[in-house]
Amino acid sequence: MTVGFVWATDPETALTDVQSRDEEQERRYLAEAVRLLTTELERLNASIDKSVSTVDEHKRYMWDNLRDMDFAEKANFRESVNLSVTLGEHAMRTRKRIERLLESPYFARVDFRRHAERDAGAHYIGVHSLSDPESQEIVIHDWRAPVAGLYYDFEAGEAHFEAPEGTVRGAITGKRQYKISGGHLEYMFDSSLSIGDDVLQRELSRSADDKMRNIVATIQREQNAVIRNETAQVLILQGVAGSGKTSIALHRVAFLLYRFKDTLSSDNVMILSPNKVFGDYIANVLPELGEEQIAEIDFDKIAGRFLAKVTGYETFSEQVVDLLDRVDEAAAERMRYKAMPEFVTRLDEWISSRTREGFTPAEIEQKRHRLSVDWVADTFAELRDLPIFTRLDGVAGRAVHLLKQQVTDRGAKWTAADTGSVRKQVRAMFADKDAFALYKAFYAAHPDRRRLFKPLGRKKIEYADVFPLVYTMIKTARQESYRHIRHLLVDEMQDYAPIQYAVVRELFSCKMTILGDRNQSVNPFSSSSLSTIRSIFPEADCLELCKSYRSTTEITDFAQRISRNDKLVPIERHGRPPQVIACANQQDQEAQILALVRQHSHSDHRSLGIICKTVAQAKTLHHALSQAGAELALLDYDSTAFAGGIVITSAHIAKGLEFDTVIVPQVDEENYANEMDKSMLYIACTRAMHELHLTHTGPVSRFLEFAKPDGGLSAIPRQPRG
Ligand SMILES: Nc1ncnc2c1ncn2[C@@H]1O[C@H](COP(=O)(O)OP(=O)(O)OP(=O)(O)O)[C@@H](O)[C@H]1O
Repeated sequence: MTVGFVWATDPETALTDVQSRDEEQERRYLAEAVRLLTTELERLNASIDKSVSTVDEHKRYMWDNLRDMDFAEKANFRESVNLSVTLGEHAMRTRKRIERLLESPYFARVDFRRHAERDAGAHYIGVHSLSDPESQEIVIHDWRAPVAGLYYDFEAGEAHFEAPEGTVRGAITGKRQYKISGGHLEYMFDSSLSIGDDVLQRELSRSADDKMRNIVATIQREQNAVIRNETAQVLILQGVAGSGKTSIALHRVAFLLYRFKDTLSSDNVMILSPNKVFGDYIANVLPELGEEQIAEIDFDKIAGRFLAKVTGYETFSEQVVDLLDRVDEAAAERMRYKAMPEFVTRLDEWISSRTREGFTPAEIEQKRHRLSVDWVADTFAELRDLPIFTRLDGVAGRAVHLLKQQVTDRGAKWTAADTGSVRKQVRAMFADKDAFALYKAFYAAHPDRRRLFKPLGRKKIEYADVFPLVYTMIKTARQESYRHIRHLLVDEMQDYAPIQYAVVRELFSCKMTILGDRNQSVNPFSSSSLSTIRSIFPEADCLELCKSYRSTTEITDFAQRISRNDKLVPIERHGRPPQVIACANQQDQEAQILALVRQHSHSDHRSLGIICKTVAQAKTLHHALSQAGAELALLDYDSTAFAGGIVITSAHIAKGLEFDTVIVPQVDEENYANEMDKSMLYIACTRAMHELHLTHTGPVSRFLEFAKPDGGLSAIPRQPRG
């Protein structure tokens, strides 16, 4: 609970003497912090100017004297230019941090009295740290510093934190939160309990941005436990929609980069993200926290790396589009089969047995020189630790070496064609010519499996076969892995089948943070439950976030009635109840949507998402609304950036994003009829922060029965048009 007064912005309220003194002290502290920051900024500016002029002078000198300089002199000069550039870059990075601190030097303070000490010390907490260069005292603590953990983890009273020298115990005597903008103190609160609801409420009621923002000032205790978990090799985070999973995962990266700065850099961290739009949306969080952006990868990219030269393949989004269009029972069976955890075991067993039994040694002969069957068998046995195709190449390599020697000893020539021929002979000793053939044989060899492999035309495989084939390639030939990656974030874990995790495990032998929400799966046939993912990572720590922060209580309640999760706890923040608007026909529906768009343009809200079930529906509606004069951006599978303002897209693409207002068109019975449609509807509705509107022409979807006038929600008035 917040003690509750806004000192800095409420001139009407008379302050007590203590409050006035306190406020005066706070203003002085802020003024001193700003003075130190300004001095530091000036010093950095001077240092950057100096680096630039040093580089210029060196370059000019080198240019003028190039002819007279010897090699060593040139190398010396280049080295000193590089050094000046590095120093300059470092100063520029630091300058960015200082500029950020000048805007808002800190957001909180925690007063902590160590046991055996009489007085409490005030610790100010900001996005970065700042020390007084003269006294060496810490003026602002980085939010990731051990002492800052007190602010997130404890209420007033007994508390402790882990310092390098061991556990420090004591008592928190006060906690205060600040809002400082442009170096000016806007308001401050004293909060005796966890992080004050008032500040959180203010943060949550703000308008959505076109970029995800940092939440350092209001991280909640259960979220902090995820961020500061240092020990988990694999951390699985299951969280309801809007619980902050993605935000928390990014703050966790920032924390780990700070905590392990000597051994971990942003180059060692990667995010496996669902799509490029999402990547663009989250791109600002780490730079806002003073860290470099991390590299991104998605499963389509991994598939491309392996399959580009092997076969065409269906992408994940193509599969989703196809499934939304129609569900073919045979295709569903193929997907289900390949999404079972046991499928990985069966494929593994197949690869091992084929490796054991598929090789028949034979004599190698080239230019009338021979290597015996026994030599081949022995060499093959010797190389048993290698994956099969690398092993065959190993046998061929040794054979080429020996035969070439014999041939050239006799004065004859050994050509590239000879090498090719030997390789071909060795490859022919194995039952399958490559990984693709070996994978296809997995089905062909068993009558009851045959129907489970069905290519999409001559040179294209189904999405369900993409990662089984990639896995087969990894297990049968040595591959480059992402060895430099030391921490991998996996978002939307529910959308990946066990075979994809098997691929991830092979490619990334590093720590992982895996996050997702079972209710937001976009493929009912091959999504993974938490227990499946746990069985793949038995060593994982599993944490759960149940509080939903994004949407008003009304919107969360509404979404809960579409897809219930009993563990979900909505945040207490109120707004307009969602409305389901019945329209006479398609034309009327478009007119209603246009009216809502107009209403939005005149409101305080910034972003509006019109979220259709499919991209095709989004395109058609985009065309109709644009013709009617609305200005909106279409986000489809080719989009790479998230534009703010008014956006029209599909539920699949909108995953992970959020909007002030959401309109979900065509919530008819016909359009939202099966389990997959239900997921899409749930995803679409949970993107809304402040307002949610749904429109339909025919009978309303069965998933919205509750919203009918007699279904529990009160009758919903139609929007006035215009
Ligand atoms: N502690 C917090 N303080 C302020 N805002 C928060 C906090 N936790 C979450 N939020 C806000 O809640 C919203 C949802 O966060 P985020 O997108 O990270 O959740 P998510 O669990 O990944 O959502 P989803 O799975 O539905 O896409 C964001 O606007 C985020 O800023």
